[in-house]
Amino acid sequence: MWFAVISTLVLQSETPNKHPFVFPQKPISRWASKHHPSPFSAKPFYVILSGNCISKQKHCWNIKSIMAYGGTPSGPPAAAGSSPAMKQVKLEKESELRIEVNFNSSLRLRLLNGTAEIFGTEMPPENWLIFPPRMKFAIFTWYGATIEMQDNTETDYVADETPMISYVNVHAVLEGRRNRAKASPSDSDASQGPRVIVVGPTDSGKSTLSRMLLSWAAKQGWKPTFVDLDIGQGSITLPGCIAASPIEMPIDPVEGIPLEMPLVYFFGHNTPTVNADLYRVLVKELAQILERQFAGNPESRAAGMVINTMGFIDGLGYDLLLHAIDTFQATVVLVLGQEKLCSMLKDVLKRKSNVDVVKLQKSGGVVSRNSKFRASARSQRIREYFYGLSNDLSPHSSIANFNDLSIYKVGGGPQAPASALPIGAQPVADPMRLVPVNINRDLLNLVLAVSFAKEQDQILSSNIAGFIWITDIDIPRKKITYLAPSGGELPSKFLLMGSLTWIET
Ligand SMILES: Nc1ncnc2c1ncn2[C@@H]1O[C@H](COP(=O)(O)OP(=O)(O)OP(=O)(O)O)[C@@H](O)[C@H]1O
Repeated sequence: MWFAVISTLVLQSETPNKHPFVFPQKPISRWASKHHPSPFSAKPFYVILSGNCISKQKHCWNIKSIMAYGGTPSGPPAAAGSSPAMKQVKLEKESELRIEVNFNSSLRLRLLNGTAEIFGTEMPPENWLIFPPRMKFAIFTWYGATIEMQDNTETDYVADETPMISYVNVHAVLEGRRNRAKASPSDSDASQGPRVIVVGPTDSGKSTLSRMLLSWAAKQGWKPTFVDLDIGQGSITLPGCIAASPIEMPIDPVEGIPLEMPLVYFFGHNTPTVNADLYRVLVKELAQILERQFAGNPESRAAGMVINTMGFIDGLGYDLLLHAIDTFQATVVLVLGQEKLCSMLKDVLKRKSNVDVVKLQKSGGVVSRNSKFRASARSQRIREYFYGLSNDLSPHSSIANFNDLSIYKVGGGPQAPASALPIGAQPVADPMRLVPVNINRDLLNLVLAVSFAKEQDQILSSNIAGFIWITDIDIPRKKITYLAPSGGELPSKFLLMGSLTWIET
């Protein structure tokens, strides 16, 4: 079903994915093979999952992902060298254990007794879970639990004041709306489930709340669509992109959003200020494709969507928020931890009777991440794309002639020569102009998006198939060397360039 849903998404976009260029290759390879297979050999996610699940319950984790960092389902992972001491932490009901994993080593823990969840996804009982270095998360329990864990975290503490009850109440309201939508005639407006947009400043817990709402909905059998408009970090794929993906299973806290073929548009920068017009155009394009997808799929229409946004909320950031609310026709705006933003949105949206603006408390557990941390998280995300979360993928290095590739960037250059403009008018850069890029050494280390476009005039409105990373430019021989997730010909010769770079460390 996953496969079917995602295929519909892709097929309804302008340029369908028919080429064996795996995007993103990560989940397919991790679960199916150590190498990058063609999409035709990829199994639908749920088939693989049910084969490895500890039970067939919707909420359980994929055992392979549990073992991604070397754990075993039945006992503590074998220690390499000296192993840190273990400790047990007892959690009272409605409390949470907040953890920041050590910067240099992973953390192993398990649920010894009781029940607990990580950002909306239930923990499997007794299985050892392995969390990568630097991960920040919380284990919350509604009824009480005991956690056994290594005593080597950067920080861990128990908090009994959390906003989880208000969050789960929001989920209950959304659940009611989904049920009403499902019961309504499929050609009526009432058949559209909630369209939730989560807004707030940086580090207010937007991504985390989005995950919880999605995981709780998936646990109850819905397949909501996750839309990520945050180009800063990239929850679905690389930073610099906006993307959407249906969510059928509660989200694995370590592996992240389960993906086969998300719908992804490349903006190319981690801040919208570089080209706000392009950002708006891509948001609109994504919304239109989803609209078509909902029209043909009553199930995902009733489940609705959860939209995560950027933490940029002033000036241009605020305009872009309003644009996203409008473009996706959001019906619920959840404002995290900002009184001012909430009252501004309430004021401006009061004329729309079908939009609820709800202020929610920011969790005290949300960790602030400075720009250095964010930059290194972006870099880590790119590494994961090519090599996998635990180095389990095998990207391919390929060489192409300069002539085989057409690289473009969007924006820049004069719109028209001054002589063609009215007297006194200044030539301005056209933000939507497609500019061919000359291949030279400046392209070294850039991450380029591979467009699905077949013709040049489709590039601006096309979603992307994946990414390549430029590792060498040989000017005398006119050859370009790049790393791609899979071997073979690229799905299109049209490549998009932004300011996304990566240096392998
Ligand atoms: N209750 C919690 N306990 C521990 N860590 C948490 C908790 N809630 C969120 N975090 C962590 O805090 C960090 C910031 O949270 P999150 O990414 O949800 O914020 P955001 O508002 O989406 O950030 P951005 O500024 O990127 O938009 C993340 O690493 C997340 O895992």
